Amino acid sequence: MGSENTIERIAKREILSCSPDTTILEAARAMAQARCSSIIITENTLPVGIWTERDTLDIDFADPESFNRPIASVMSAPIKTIHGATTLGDAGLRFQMEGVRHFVVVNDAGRAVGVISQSDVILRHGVEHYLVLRNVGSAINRPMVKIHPQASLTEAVAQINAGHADAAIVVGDHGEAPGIITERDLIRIIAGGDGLPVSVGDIASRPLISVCETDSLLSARNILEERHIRHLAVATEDGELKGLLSFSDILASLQYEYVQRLDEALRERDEALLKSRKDLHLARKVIEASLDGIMICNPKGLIEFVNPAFSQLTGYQFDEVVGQNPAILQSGLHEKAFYDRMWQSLHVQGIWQGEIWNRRKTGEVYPEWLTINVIRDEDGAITQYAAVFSDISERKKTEERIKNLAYFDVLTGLPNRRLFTDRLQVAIANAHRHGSQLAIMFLDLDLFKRINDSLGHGIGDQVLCEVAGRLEHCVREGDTVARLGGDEFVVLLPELDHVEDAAKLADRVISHVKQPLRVDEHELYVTTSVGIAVYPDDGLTDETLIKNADTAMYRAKDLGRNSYQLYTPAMNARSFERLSMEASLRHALSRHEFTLVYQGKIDLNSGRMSGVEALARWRHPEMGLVSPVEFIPLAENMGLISEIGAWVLKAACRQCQSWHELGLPRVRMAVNVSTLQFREGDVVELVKQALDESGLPPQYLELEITESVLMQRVEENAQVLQELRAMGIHISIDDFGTGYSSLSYLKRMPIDALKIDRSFVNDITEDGDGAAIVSTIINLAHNLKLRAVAEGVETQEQADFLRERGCDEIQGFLVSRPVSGEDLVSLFDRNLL
Ligand SMILES: Nc1nc2c(ncn2[C@@H]2O[C@H](COP(=O)(O)O[C@H]3[C@@H](O)[C@H](n4cnc5c(=O)[nH]c(N)nc54)O[C@@H]3COP(=O)(O)O)[C@@H](O)[C@H]2O)c(=O)[nH]1
Repeated sequence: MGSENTIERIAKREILSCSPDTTILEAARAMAQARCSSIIITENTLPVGIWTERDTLDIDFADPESFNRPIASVMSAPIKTIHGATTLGDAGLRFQMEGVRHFVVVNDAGRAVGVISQSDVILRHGVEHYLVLRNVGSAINRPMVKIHPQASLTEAVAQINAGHADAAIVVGDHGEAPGIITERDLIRIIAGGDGLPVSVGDIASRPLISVCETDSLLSARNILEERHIRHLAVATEDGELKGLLSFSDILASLQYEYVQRLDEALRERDEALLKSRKDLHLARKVIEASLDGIMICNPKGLIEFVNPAFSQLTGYQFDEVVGQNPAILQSGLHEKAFYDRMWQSLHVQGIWQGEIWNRRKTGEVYPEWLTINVIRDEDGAITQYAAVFSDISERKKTEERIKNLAYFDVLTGLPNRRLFTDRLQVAIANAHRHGSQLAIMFLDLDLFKRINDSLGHGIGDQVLCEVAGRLEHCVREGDTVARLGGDEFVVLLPELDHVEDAAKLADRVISHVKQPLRVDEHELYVTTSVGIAVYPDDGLTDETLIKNADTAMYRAKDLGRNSYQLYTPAMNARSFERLSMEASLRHALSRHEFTLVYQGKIDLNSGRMSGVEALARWRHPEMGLVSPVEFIPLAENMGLISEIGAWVLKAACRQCQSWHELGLPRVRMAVNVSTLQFREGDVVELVKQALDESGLPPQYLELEITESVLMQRVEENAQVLQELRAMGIHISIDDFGTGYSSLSYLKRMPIDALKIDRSFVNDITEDGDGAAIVSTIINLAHNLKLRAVAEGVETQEQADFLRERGCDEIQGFLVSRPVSGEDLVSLFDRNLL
C-alpha cells in the first residue's frame, strides 16, 4: 500500500510542547493560541507526558488556584506513541481500543515527529465510502448530557464527567435557544484567566449547530470539518434534540473490520484498475507496433480504428478511413457470394479467416491473409468487429516460384517432364472418351554435345533456350512443348485429325531449328531429329507413347539426323538391339571381336598414298559388322572408350610397323582418339607403350583429334599435345569445321593438319556454300602453315575442285573404301588418281 495511507502523511509536524513545570494556565493558553487540542510535555527534549482538552474535565474549577499547578501534575503519562508507518485503519483501531484521542507519532529511532488525533484520522482516512452508508442516528450511543444554563461550571463539568461525555447541551426551561459546552470551552476559560463564569449559560456556544438523525455520517463529518467544530447536535426529523455527535462517536461507529475489508476490496479494485490500465497501455503498444494491419469496426461495420501497419499496408491514413465502410478496400475480384459466406461465418461462428484480394489506395490489388473476430459484450450484443491482416504477396510469389520449380524447367521456362506427363495423361483420357487421336513428338538436338564440349555450357544453355523459343513458335495454342532434360524436348499435339499433320509439324520444327542462330559472337547451326508416336496406334499409355516416340527419334538419328520418323513397331526391335549391343560390347574386347580397316590418304600432287587412317570395326557374332558410328558413342557412354582406343592404337602401330618391315613405302598411320580418352586416360603414356611395343618410329604416327580437344580443358590438353609433338607425333584435327574451334587456339596448338569434314566436301558441287567453306578452310590451313586434308571425297569433280584450291591430300571412296590391312597393300606405291 506504500506510505500513501500511513499516519506519517497526515500527522501534525509542529508539536506543541512545554516543560513539566509549565502551569496549567500557560499550557491552556498555548493550546488556545495554537488552536491545538493537546500539548506534549518534554524533559530534555524527550516527551514525558501529554495534556489534552479532555484532561480539563479533571481540573477542579472550584479551586481557581489549581490553574497554577504545574502541568506535570495533571498530564497523562507515560505518553502513548504510534509509529509513523502505521496505517490510518490501524491507527483508528488503536484510538478505539485504547480510548485515547491523541498519539505522539514516532519514527524508527523512537523520536517524536508529530501528533495525531482521532479527528485527523476520521477526516483523512478516506472512509467516506463507509460514512455515506451510515446515518447519524446510528452513531449516537451515549445519552445526551443536558445542563441547565444556570448551572455552575463546576456542576457542568461534574455532569459531563458523570455522563462519560466530552460535551453537553445547555438548554433552559423556557424555550431559550440551546447552546453547547465542550472541553475546548474549558480550555478557553482556563486560558482566559479572568476567573470563572457565573453560569454555564454565559459561556455556552450558540446557535447550536445540528443535523438530522437520518442524515449520513458523511454529511455530519463534512459540517464538522467545514465549521472547525467537533460536536453537532442531533435532532429527529421533527426537530427534537436527541443527542450530541462528536468525532469520537464517528470513530466508534466505524466498524473497522468492515472498513478494512472494504479498504481491501477498494485497494484490489484500484490495483485491478491500474493493471487493466497497464494492460490497455500494453495492448495499445502492441497494436501500434504490430506488423499486421488491424482494423476495428463498429457494429454497423464502419471503421472505428486502424493501426499504423494498416496505413502502411493499405496506404490509407487513420483520418481517411475512420467512419468509412471497409468496402473502400475491396478489389472487385471477389463475387458477392464470397462476402456473403464471410458474413455468414461471422454471424454463426464469430470468426472468419482466409485469403482475400484487397486494393491499396494506389489502386494496386494485393493478397492478404485476413482474420475477422466478432466482439460481443456480456449480453451477447456485437460491440465491434476486429480485423487483423497481413500482406501475403511475397508468400504467394514464393508459392508460385515453388510451383514453377516443380512443374517448369528452370532454364527454358517450358513445362518439365512432370507437367508434360500430367497433360499427356489428361489428353489420353480425352482422346479415349472422344475416340480421337493425339500425337507426341520426341526431339533431340543433333550433336549438341559438341556445342557444350567446345563452347561451354553457357553457350549450350543459350542454344537450348533459343531452340525452346523456336519450338513454341511452331506449335498451335493448346499444344504443349516441354523439356525433358539435356537436349531432349517433347511436343504434345492433343488434337490430331491426321497423322500427316504431325509429320507436317515435324517438318516445320526441323526447318525452324536448323536456321542459323547467333549466340554471343558465334553463329551456330543446330539440327534436330524427331520421333513421332500417335495414340492409340503407337501406344495407349503416356509411358509407351514417350518410349515409342523416343525410339522413332533414335531411328531418325540413325538415318542421318535432321529428319523425323514416325514410329513403327519394328523400331522396338531396334531398341532391343541397342540394349543387347550394350551387353555384348562389354565382352567384345576380350572376345577379340574388334578389327581394323584402313583407308588411304592420297597426295593430290603425286597421286600416291601419303598416309593411312585406321578405322575400327566390331564383328558382332550375330549382328555382323557394326559401324563405329554406333558403337563408339556407346563405348563412350559405357566408359569403355579408353580400353577400346588403346587396343586400336596398339593394333594400328603394329600394322604400320609390319608394313615398314615388309619394305612397303613408309606411310604415316593415323588413329582416331576420342575426346574422352584425353579426359580419362594418360594418352602420352599410352602412345609411348604402343610405339615401344610395336617398334614404330614416332614420326609415322598421327593422332586425329576433334576440335573439342582444343576447346576443352585447354591448358591440360595443350600440355599433352605439346608432349606428343615433342615425341615427334603428328596431330590433325578431324571433322574440321563442325566444332566451333577458336582460331586463336588453332594458332597456339601444336597441330599439323586440318581434315575438312566430309559434309562440306559433299556440298562442294551441290551449292556454293560447301565450295566456299572448303576453300576457306584450305586457305586457313595454309595460313597457319598446316596441311589441308579433305575427307569423304567421292567424285572426280570434288577431287578436281580440291586440287584447284590447293588442298594437299584427299581421302574417300573415290580412291578406296576402308579395307583390310592385306587389301591395302595393293594400293601402296601406285598413282591412285
Ligand atoms: N575414337 C575413334 N573413332 C573412330 C574409330 N574408328 C572410326 N572412328 C570414327 O567413327 C566414325 C565413323 O567411321 P567409319 O564408319 O569408319 O567411317 C569412316 C569412313 O568409312 C568414312 N568415309 C571415308 N570416305 C568416305 C566417303 O567418301 N564417303 C562417305 N560417306 N564416308 C566416307 O568416313 C569415316 C572416316 O571419318 P574420319 O575419321 O572423320 O576421317 C568417324 O567419325 C571415325 O572417326 C576409332 O578407332 N576410334
